[in-house]
Amino acid sequence: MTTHIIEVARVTPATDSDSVLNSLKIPLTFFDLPWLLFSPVKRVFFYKLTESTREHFPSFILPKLKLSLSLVLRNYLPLAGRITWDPNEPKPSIVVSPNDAVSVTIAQTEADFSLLSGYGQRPLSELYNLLPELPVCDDSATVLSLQITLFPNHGFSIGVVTHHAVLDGKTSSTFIKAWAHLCKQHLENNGTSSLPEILAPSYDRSLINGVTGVDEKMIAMLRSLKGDPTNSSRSLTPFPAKTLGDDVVLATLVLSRDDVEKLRERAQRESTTPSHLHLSTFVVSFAYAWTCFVKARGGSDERSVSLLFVGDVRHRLDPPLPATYFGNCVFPAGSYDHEAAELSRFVAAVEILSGLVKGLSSREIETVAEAYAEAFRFVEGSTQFGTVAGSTRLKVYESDFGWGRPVKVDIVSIDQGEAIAMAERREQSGGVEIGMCLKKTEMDIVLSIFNNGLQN
Ligand SMILES: CC(C)(COP(=O)(O)OP(=O)(O)OC[C@H]1O[C@@H](n2cnc3c(N)ncnc32)[C@H](O)[C@@H]1OP(=O)(O)O)[C@@H](O)C(=O)NCCC(=O)NCCSC(=O)CC(=O)O
Repeated sequence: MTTHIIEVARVTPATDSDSVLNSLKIPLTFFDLPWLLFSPVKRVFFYKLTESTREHFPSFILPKLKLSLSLVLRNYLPLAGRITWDPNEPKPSIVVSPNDAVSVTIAQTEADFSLLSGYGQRPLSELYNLLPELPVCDDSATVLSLQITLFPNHGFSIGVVTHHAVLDGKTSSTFIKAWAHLCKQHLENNGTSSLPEILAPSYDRSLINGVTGVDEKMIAMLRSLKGDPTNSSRSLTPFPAKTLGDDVVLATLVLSRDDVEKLRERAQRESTTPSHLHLSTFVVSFAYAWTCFVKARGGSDERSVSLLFVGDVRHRLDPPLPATYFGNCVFPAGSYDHEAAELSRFVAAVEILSGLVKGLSSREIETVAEAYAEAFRFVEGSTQFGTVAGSTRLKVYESDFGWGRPVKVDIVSIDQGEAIAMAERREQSGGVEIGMCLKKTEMDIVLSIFNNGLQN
């Protein structure tokens, strides 16, 4: 279905009358660096709003969205900038110069709003029409691009594309909620442009900057992944993106609170060490979804399968970082090279994930480079390497710009790996939404195994 681009706007951060300069330079930390060459995170937020007509949208909705974006960028200034790597600096930085702006593509589409914002199988290519490019070249990488797309008389979507070396899931979701908060305030004529503490980012990097020697290891690891024998490249061009066929679909699978409870009971019944298990919603849901996926792929029982997730370690560090710390603060936790036969067993996956979550709090911050290096070592040899994008903690459905909560939020960039997207369930606390992106034939098999398995 055709999507027309109407305008590509540049939204600059609002300036206070007493500060004219909007410039900034923030070096990336060793938590940011592992993501430097990875393809961006792409999310689409869908808002249902029958008043979003061809007239009302440009005259009322869009100006409110742009104004509040400009206001929120004052607090989230790095998002208006780009990553660069000065030849005289040991590592890249986020640089913001006066007049830098966030690019906002405004588009209109006749695509089917209910289909695209639903839970069923949706063509990946149609979701891509709702997402802008994130320009990147050897010496400069844009941090954030947005696209606001009108579905006349149905609603609109906001496509958010972020550079993962600047924002992790917590920072990205807090930014959207902060933008939404200011937009809602303006709609309600509360004209305020100040953010509540939980939505205002903290840029204090003193704790992280005090750890030495890890940056160099991260940079060497990235260069070796890029096959740079001289260990000297400063290129910011990402690893090549996977090209996918027209037969790839994205679907959202749902576990209700009852389903999660049943999975918890099943894990307790089947485990020989039930009292040691960390049976959170995250653990049982990821274990269940991943084992369905491994079963659906079939093949040899001995083929190598791995899984990996990242934990937000803001509150796990000693001393902890503020929950609003801006940047990446995630630590990888993975278990690699298992036989497919083992990782098709729900209880085995639960036991592995449970151990990984429990171990996160005792991981030493200085070992983060080795943890990433170990994960990357197993990517090649694994026939399936399961990762998680998003989280059951980000509360993405709270992003209300004043016209109600989103009817749906999808992470589209899971198409680039065998990632599973996770979010809290929109309709009910305690459940979970799981996004998967696969060829239609394989998706049909996964859905059948997933749904049948819940009947037992
Ligand atoms: C490591 C984890 C995945 C493990 O999750 P778990 O749920 O198993 O473990 P946990 O210790 O956090 O929580 C266990 C139980 O404590 C309670 N609990 C703990 N923290 C809570 C919180 N903040 N809000 C509500 N409940 C909470 C819950 O009852 C939960 O069980 P119950 O859940 O059953 O009620 C998580 O702690 C975590 O760090 N999540 C964030 C990961 C993240 O940021 N990912 C984004 C990656 S970046 C990315 O992907 C890009 C992007 O998103 O843009």
